[in-house]
Amino acid sequence: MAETGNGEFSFGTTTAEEKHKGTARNGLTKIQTAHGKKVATVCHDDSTPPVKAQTIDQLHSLQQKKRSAPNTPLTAQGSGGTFSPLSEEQRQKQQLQSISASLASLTRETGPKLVKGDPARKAETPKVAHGLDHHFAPTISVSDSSLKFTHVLYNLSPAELYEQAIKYEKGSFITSSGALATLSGAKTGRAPRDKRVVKDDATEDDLWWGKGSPNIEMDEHTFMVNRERAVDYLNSLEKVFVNDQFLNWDSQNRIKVRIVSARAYHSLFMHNMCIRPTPEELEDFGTPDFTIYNAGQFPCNRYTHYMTSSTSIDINLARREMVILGTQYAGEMKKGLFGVMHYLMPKRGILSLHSGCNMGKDGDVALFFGLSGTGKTTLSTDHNRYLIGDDEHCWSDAGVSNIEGGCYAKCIDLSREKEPDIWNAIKFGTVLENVVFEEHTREVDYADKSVTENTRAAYPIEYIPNAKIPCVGPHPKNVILLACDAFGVLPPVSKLNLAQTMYHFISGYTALVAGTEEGVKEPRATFSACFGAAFIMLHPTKYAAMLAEKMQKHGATGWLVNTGWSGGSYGSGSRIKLPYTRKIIDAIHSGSLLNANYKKTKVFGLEIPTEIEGVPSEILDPINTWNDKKAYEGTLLKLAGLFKNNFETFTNYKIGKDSKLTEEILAAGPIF
Ligand SMILES: Nc1ncnc2c1ncn2[C@@H]1O[C@H](COP(=O)(O)OP(=O)(O)O)[C@@H](O)[C@H]1O
Ligand SMILES: C=C(OP(=O)(O)O)C(=O)O
Ligand SMILES: [Ca+2]
Ligand SMILES: [Mn+2]
Repeated sequence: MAETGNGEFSFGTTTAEEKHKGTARNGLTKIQTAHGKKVATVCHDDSTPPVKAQTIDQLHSLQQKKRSAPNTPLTAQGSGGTFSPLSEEQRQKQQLQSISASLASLTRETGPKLVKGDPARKAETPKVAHGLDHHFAPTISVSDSSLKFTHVLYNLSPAELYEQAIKYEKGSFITSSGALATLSGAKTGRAPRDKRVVKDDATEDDLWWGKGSPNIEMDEHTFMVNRERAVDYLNSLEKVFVNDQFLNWDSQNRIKVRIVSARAYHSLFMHNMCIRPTPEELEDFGTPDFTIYNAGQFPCNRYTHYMTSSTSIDINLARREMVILGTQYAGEMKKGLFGVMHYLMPKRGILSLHSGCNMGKDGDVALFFGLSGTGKTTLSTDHNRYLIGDDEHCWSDAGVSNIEGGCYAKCIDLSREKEPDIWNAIKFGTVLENVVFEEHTREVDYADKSVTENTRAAYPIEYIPNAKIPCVGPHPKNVILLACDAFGVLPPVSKLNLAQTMYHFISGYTALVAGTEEGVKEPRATFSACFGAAFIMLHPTKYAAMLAEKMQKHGATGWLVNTGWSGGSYGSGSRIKLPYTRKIIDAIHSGSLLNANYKKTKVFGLEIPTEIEGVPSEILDPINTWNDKKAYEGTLLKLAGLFKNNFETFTNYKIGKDSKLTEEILAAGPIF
């Protein structure tokens, strides 16, 4: 190449002879330029026009469009509803003030110096909450931490959270279907023994305390010690994630929640699991009704009173706050908030339910109660019905509403054939916890239990194609109680009268197979009042009375469905095939099972149908499926005994206003 006189570059000239032969002087094929045209003066790599940037930095700045300023007028805080449009700058300042208050330590009313945005993006001009800290900063002992900035990553999008996770959180990967694989750390399940609730004058009388209750007490002071520990930890970080979201699709009873966390994994999980605000709703968000401080990477101090391990999940209803120390399992946040709803909603006459919920084309709603692993998520996700939610609902005078904005499905042994809707929901945006994948293709092996058996996928509810948005529905027609009976003696389905429904609801039975150790293990019975003792705050009979009243008023039918063993206990029998359970559920939904012929079982006194379309009739009465009839009788009596023992704690309680119902419920258990 040579420089021409005018400073441009052109290919070297060739002789007429070389031109004719088509070879350059060195013998290589000559590069052909357009004949008859003036030789191009600039070399382009391709035919598209050049970029509109002079530098690489300019080019990169073109890639990302600035978000346009919100155009809805804002109501200034405390302005009594009159519209006073805020500038974008004022809005940002208000937001930072609110977050600053959330992050305030006990010695201050406002928190650390906050900056919005990613600390890695140095070019961003820091938007500091001016003057916030030195107003209230303690005069003595100003620490270094008050001199630093904490970056706030506020309601990031899934794409931004993916980048944060992949850049900064070890164990974050994109799987072949686009989901974000994460590790929850040492804890891969909830820690109910480490849950504490502040006992104060109000909660002392309101809450269920003592034997069988999930509410282990702590005092206000200890809560504040743990809160300070979490807040200090979060403030010591370079950045924190803040999610402002909603709970409850019933707009009259919506709760505003703020989640402050240290990991993109936690922020994306809650983005998926809570209701996502629109940009307009976010502008008016204001002060949250409830705040979670998730400092899960940081342990609690075992010298602190009431602490029995390095994990503590603390709820303070008066302060409307929850503190998480020593566990990164994300389910702790969603179930912690569920506990709060179990306190707040009944106060408003609304029943909170640990249940899945779906609706047929004709508007018939079904609730699916059951403990973990019994099939709430699997059976409420039904291709022929609208999904309202898989786990947490409210039943008010207006009907049912989902508390959440997403689903949390177990993925162990997940198959595309058996559960296509859940399979297809595992895509970009979905958090996949603790799964194992092939290191190169990033194909997930859902059968692999190397990390844990409790592998999970958290996805927004709209990832299920027939989700009902908004997630609300009319009063339930069917109330299905799910039990995974590993003893194999409960019938696949029974029709319950109201007293039986209440008896089984209060009992909250399931029997999963313990652990994954080698060898056949005895099934272990679990009784968890209201199918969710870990989450209820009031005495179980309070919820039971509300359920009875609502079922009676709206004429709902109760059913008991065994999604567990048939043909023997765990070890000799096998789990009832999911397609059969689905046929049973179909017959409940369609109403056809109401018109079946029934017979009554011994001991439990359950009404069982003699025929269901698509289900072998002999399995409907469990005794038929057991080879050893004596063993069946013995196992049946054993389970009946466990039910009886468990119910003794409730025999002194009255359920509802009418003592006739209480007597009927007590008589609705097994008789032997
Ligand atoms: N007959 C059955 N009915 C329901 N679930 C079954 C059945 N057989 C196997 N399963 C499996 O049991 C698990 C039920 O768990 P899940 O639906 O997540 O329960 P929950 O939401 O109540 O915790 C799923 O992994 C599902 O595939
Ligand atoms: C998230 C949970 O719900 P489930 O197992 O009922 O789906 C849980 O119990 O931790
Ligand atoms: Ca659950
Ligand atoms: Mn579930």
